[in-house]
Amino acid sequence: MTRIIIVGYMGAGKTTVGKALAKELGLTFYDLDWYIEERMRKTVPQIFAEKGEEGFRKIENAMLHEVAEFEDIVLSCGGGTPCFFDNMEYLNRQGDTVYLKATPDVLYKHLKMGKTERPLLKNKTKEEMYRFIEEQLAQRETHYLEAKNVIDVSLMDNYEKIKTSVARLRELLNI
Ligand SMILES: Nc1ncnc2c1ncn2[C@@H]1O[C@H](COP(=O)(O)OP(=O)(O)O)[C@@H](O)[C@H]1O
Ligand SMILES: O=C(O)C1=C[C@@H](OP(=O)(O)O)[C@@H](O)[C@H](O)C1
Ligand SMILES: [Mg+2]
Repeated sequence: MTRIIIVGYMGAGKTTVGKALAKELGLTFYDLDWYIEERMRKTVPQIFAEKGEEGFRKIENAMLHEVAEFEDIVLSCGGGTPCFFDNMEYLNRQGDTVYLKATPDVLYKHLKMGKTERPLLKNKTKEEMYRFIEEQLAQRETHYLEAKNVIDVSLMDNYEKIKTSVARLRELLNI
């Protein structure tokens, strides 16, 4: 039974790389945010707006316990998932956890070009966004570093970075 679980900060590429990895390995892909949206019939920004971050984290925790029981999957978490309740400890019990690590510069670059709306970054100027990423990453990283494996995607060449990330993941997990 294979269960690969990807964690890391917003913009690290968890959704993008997780999906590509699942495809290559013939595993079912789950993105926790997408799963939440499907189950709740609401978008993540809608849940934040209606229930606040605290409400979102409770829902996220409950949905995580559903999805992380499925077998032969790649699961990409949300950036905050490992930082609330005992989620990271639970994920380490459930499968092969990988921290997709990236520098604030790379995260900022990815987040700037991405189309997904992220409630935590809403209404921020470029400077405020960069500073927020730097500060929150520093606070959150202790949780991410509890993952069993770490891949630094910042060190990779720009050329076909997603493919390279998938190849490195396979090498690391020996799969
Ligand atoms: N390894 C990568 N190389 C190039 N672009 C990437 C890479 N990973 C992510 N991106 C881009 O960065 C943005 C955010 O990626 P996403 O997978 O949504 O991150 P996360 O799920 O970690 O928040 C997307 O536009 C994606 O295309
Ligand atoms: O870092 C966070 O707290 C969040 C990250 C998002 O997922 P991504 O990391 O996939 O953007 C999503 O779960 C929500 O907007 C909150
Ligand atoms: Mg994502």
